[in-house]
Amino acid sequence: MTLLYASTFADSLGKLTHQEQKQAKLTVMDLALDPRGNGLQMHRIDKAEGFWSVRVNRDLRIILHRDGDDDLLAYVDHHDDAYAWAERKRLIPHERTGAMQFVEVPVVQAAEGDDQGSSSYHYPHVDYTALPVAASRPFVSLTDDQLLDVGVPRDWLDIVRDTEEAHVESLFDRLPGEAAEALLDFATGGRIEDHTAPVAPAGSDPYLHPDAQRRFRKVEGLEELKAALEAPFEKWAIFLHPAQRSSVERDWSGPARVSGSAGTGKTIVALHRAAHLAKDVDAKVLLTTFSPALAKNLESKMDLLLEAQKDRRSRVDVRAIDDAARELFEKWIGALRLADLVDARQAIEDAVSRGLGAGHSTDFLLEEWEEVIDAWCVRDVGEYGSIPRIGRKIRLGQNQRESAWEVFAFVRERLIEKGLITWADVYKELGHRVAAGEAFPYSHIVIDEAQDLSVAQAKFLGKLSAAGGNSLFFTGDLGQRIFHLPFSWCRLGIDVRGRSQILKVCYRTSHQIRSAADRLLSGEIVDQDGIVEVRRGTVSVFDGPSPKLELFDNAEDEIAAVIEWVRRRVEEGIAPSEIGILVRDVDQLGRARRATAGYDDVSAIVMHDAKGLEYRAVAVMALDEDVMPSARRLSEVGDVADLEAIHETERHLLYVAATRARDHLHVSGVAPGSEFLDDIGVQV
Ligand SMILES: Nc1ncnc2c1ncn2[C@@H]1O[C@H](COP(=O)(O)OP(=O)(O)OP(=O)(O)O)[C@@H](O)[C@H]1O
Repeated sequence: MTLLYASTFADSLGKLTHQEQKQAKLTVMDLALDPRGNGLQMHRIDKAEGFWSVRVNRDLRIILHRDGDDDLLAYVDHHDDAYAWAERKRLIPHERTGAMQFVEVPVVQAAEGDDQGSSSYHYPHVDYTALPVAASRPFVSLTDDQLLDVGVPRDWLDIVRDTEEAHVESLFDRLPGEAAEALLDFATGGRIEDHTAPVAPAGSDPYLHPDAQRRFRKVEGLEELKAALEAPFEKWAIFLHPAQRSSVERDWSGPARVSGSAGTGKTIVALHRAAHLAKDVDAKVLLTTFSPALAKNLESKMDLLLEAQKDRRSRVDVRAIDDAARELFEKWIGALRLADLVDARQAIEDAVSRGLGAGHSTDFLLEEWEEVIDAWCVRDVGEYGSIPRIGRKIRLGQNQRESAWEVFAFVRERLIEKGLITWADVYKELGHRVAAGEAFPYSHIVIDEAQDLSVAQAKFLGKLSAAGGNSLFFTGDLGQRIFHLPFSWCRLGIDVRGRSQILKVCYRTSHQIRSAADRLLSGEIVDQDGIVEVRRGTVSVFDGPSPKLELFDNAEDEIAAVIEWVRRRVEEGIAPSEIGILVRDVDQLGRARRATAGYDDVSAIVMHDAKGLEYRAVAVMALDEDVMPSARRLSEVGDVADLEAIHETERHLLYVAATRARDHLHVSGVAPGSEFLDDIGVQV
């Protein structure tokens, strides 16, 4: 007997009260222990082939689909709703792709007086012959073959073609995910051919088709079943999109990178990849990212994902990359005394006061130190001339370089005198140790938010990439790079060319918010190694209200409006903890805090701290003219630095902020507002 678990079961379980969930889970466990259900009350449902109802209590029923040795947990609900759900479904492999699907029996609105309409919804009935132009039916031109290729069930071919633009959303809810995503992309300008589903070989198990695996999962053992039942809201832990699964399970021939717009599940892929690698009992996996806060987030998700597999969990360490480096340094080399930017600034100011570095401002020298000299561990002026100054495009002449170098040489000596070492030096030392054959504790490293790796971190990882195979796996989005200037990974030994994949289904953010935010970035971003990340063709799996932009005469009026917006969201039933107010800088935090409408649980945070977070409703406020791009950042750049790079990272930052929102996005500032407001696709 094989027990299978459907995403529809997870969804319906998540909608029950806590008490009802407890009862339903007990019944599921009874069923798993007694698959024939001898001790349970089970009935075949007459009007639904293959479906059975299993009694949980007087009112609740689990819907099970039984086919030979396969028992599928399909749905759970109150008696009548559970039966109605089953009566509208058929479970069959798709005739072309071979993927197992729940096919909803289409219901056309009954004529008046006709008594067929027992279901709780009606597919809108439209007299299509009366419609003036084909354009009002976005799919009218698609052939049977085109629709079947993307997984549309045969029963739905005509309905899809006949659907009017105004009704496409209700259509998507009723089709299998792969078909809905293909049609949504097509309706918004994409190509249907890009979504052709793989065809399963004849005779193969329809549950093992990649598209079936996003909705059905064979449960291997009671522990796994318990874990799935414990987290019905965490569907990501069980059901992966085929594109996610293929990058997770693939045997890569070298460093690989998965990218995709915000909310496409890159972090979920990183988690599953680490868990996948840890299946090998000899593996030791480091799952890492650039900040401790993000690492904490990864750690709690990893605990949840491998809750039922303690052994596997013990083979995954989750740490911020600097914390992992510190551990290694202390183990291999000794106590770590770090220099920070304040030490560097003091040394630079000291050097300048001694007359070194003529012709350069302190701000320029500090940035040059941080982004070029220290980042690349430049040791002499000759090497300085050979370092790519991407993002700092103005060329320095030989004399300028030599005069700047006087300062950097001074800084290095000063740090050595004080017994301090920079992070870049830490990674360099670790790299030397690895090259010299020191036993590295990890067989695999999985890096999330890889777009924000520093040069030194990437260089160190480059040394590890010599191990080849599956040793390095990256997830990230170039459009969200907010901390560092761009650089070539290849040059540092990380060559992901030919091993990069792009995720195109956004799970976090509504279609309306994602498409508005996407307008901040270009449709294609090319990295320094020529790898193109295409954002076009990304689809969100749900719709929501359009985001709103408001500009005010003064900050007080804006605060009042955001307070009102927060109140309305709470009235609509959104918990205050699911609302975030995001601002560019600490300088605007006071405005954000006042706008929380007195709810302690509404988060008021700066955009940089929002990375990795998500809320149902987000207000991005205080987007005044001099706030974004940050006037302070612009004024601090040295006179020869390139402003373009700053504009780019500021744009990325606004993109990160806007894409933390799931359902509601409100964007505001004091008029005339940030120049980026012209680009974000939000209606005033
Ligand atoms: N296969 C899936 N099924 C259900 N939900 C998913 C799936 N994959 C991701 N999600 C959900 O989508 C949301 C975004 O996922 P995740 O944080 O991994 O995206 P991301 O691409 O890393 O985003 P960002 O670039 O903004 O960091 C999360 O709520 C996650 O649980």
